[in-house]
Amino acid sequence: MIYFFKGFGVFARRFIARHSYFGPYGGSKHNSRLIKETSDYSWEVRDKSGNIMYYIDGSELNRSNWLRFVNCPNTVSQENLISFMFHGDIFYLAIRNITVGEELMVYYGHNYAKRLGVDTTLFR
Ligand SMILES: C[S@@+](CC[C@H](N)C(=O)[O-])C[C@H]1O[C@@H](n2cnc3c(N)ncnc32)[C@H](O)[C@@H]1O
Repeated sequence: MIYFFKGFGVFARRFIARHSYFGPYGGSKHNSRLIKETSDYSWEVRDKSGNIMYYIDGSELNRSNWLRFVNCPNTVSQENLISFMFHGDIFYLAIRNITVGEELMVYYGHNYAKRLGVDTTLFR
């Protein structure tokens, strides 16, 4: 099933210590650039040279998990997670302590963030 409502977000119900990590990001692995471009829930997985190996698409609720609901920060101070690849999967790492009630936010990368209207010059 595909959900079209995009207003969800993820909020900490308990304290999350810096360097805690979550994952892997649930989704279908595929090689279609077209599917990737029409999905709002896709990560690119790259090899050591930076070439795209495949995509992980969390569009389908029953093939994904809660990480698909993490939004992209608009400011650097909102950013509290970073994504990283490990053994071909995507994980999110807390880059600082996260307090109860705070929204979890991971930067999506310049291309996607730009489409959302985020000022990407604020992010490295
Ligand atoms: C991976 S989903 C995040 C969860 C989504 N909010 C939901 O309810 O399913 C990405 C989508 O969330 C929304 N979103 C996330 N971060 C945003 C931001 N900084 N500004 C505007 N929309 C954002 C956009 O609709 C985007 O396509």
